[in-house]
Amino acid sequence: MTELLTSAQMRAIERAAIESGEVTGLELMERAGRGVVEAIFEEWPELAGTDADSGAGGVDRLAEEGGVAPRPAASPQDICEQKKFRAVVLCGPGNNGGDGFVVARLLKERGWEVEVFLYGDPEKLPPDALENYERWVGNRSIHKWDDNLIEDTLDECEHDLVVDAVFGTGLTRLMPDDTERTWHGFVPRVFSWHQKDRPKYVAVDIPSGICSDSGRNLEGAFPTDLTVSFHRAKIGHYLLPKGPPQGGAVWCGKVVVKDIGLKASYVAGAVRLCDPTKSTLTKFSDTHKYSHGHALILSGGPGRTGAARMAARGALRVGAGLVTLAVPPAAQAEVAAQVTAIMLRRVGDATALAKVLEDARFNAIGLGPALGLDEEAAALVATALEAGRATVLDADALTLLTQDAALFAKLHQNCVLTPHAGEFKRLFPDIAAKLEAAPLKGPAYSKVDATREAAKRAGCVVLFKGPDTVIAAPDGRCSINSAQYERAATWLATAGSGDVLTGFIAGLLARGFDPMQAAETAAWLHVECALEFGPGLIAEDLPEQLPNVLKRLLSRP
Ligand SMILES: NC(=O)C1=CN([C@@H]2O[C@H](COP(=O)(O)OP(=O)(O)OC[C@H]3O[C@@H](n4cnc5c(N)ncnc54)[C@H](OP(=O)(O)O)[C@@H]3O)[C@@H](O)[C@H]2O)[C@@H](O)CC1
Ligand SMILES: [K+]
Repeated sequence: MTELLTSAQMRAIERAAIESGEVTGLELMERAGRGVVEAIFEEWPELAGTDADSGAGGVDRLAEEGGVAPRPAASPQDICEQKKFRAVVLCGPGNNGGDGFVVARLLKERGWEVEVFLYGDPEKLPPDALENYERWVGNRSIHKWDDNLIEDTLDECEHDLVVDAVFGTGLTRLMPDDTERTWHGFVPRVFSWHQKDRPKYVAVDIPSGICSDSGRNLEGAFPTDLTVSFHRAKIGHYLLPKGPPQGGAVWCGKVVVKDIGLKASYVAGAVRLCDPTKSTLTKFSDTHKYSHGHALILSGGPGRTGAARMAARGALRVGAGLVTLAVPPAAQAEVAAQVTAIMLRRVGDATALAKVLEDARFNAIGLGPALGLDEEAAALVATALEAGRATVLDADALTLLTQDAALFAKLHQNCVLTPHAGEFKRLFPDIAAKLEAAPLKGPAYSKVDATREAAKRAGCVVLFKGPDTVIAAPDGRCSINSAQYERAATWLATAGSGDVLTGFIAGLLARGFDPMQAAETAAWLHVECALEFGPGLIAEDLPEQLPNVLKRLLSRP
């Protein structure tokens, strides 16, 4: 799994590398700037135009054709008259701004016309940023931050690129008012996604205004087309701030991580991006080492059995050896008519469930989908928890936990809770309130913080759903299963999709996966199945994608 870092972890890695003497801060900054330029040309090869390679941009060609003769830029208006690649680079008061000066210089060296705006005092720039500022101003102009001039420049010229190097991992407070006004001025332009010839927006490290630890918007961020980060992606690239930008876009557009030569060393306590490891996947093909187990899925009463049937199908497809549906007697005929490979047991009440669970071969339980919210359902949840088996609780089971503190207290370390945002809020109202409060400073309280806190309180794994699903264990292990960027699968938000996820987790628990690993692997496979099917997906389709998904994964080198 890929590590996602916080700003403090990234700073520590950078500091260690510099202190060991293997690299200087200035070298890292140069590599960062170079990485941004590389990523821009990889993303939009048309911007790397061959004319620009000569260092002359498109201007010499135009001069030959009787066009405008090349001349040094004096003002935005002058620049507008020349036909060549144009960029505006917005630099901030820290090292993110330093990266911006490097980008500006490298583009200029390729023949681009580049206008640089600096937010802050040059004298207060940190040393490496100051060095790059001086290299830039040596023979080129720089503008002091001025909202009106920036807006005029963008309005009057046809720019190819806007580089946002104002704030990176060092954003510690809300965006200042004087940058915010300009930012908000950009937003309507950025939202015109289909506007012809709109400049490309590129964020250095992270869009300014987004907190790199939480993904939360410290006011004023605008969505970019491409975000270029360094060494490792940051948590903030993968957590969705409240109120995503218009059109379902994500703030970072696309995230590219450039290697800047820092050693890849394990960071204790780092959040990871879900992607099953080879050893996890081996468990799917190893038929000897791991028992395939027997999952018990509890069904609701007549007319409410579909959710459990889908969960059971998911458990079976993900590889539980056996799956049994525990069905209230009144729903038995309904269920029997619709399942084949799945077995049935009549379970009329909690006493009957306790009796079934005397059989130790039932090693995993899934319950909650359409279970009901009455006393009988609560008694079933209590009995299931008292059995101490690996248990996944979803939907109605989560609501029942919110209504009864004694029931909540029965949760144990082999449980997995799978709340969506509404259920999370009911289960952990105080934690949800912290997450919903408008952030006033960075690093802001994040969905990662909230899920870790919830897991600690519940004493079990919590999987907090969303396109940025966060999974945490009470010991602090934490991962994000992203359904964004190249894994965006908006069609996964379909009725019954959560029931299938419950089944996947129950099936993996039956196979002997530990609760954290079961939750991570199931969430990841769930998105893979949605991607495999594509738009038009209904929940029943999800388990049927698993054979193809697993075949593809197991043949991965
Ligand atoms: N780590 C690495 O390995 C590498 C890091 N690199 C680059 O460095 C970046 C991190 O640089 P950074 O630490 O200097 O922070 P950055 O984001 O530039 O901002 C700090 C400045 O902003 C100020 N400030 C903050 N909030 C503010 C607000 N709301 N309103 C106004 N001001 C505010 C803050 O002021 P202060 O809080 O100190 O008063 C300080 O002056 C990182 O994102 C990456 O691009 C690469 O070069 C290569 C290797
Ligand atoms: K930035």
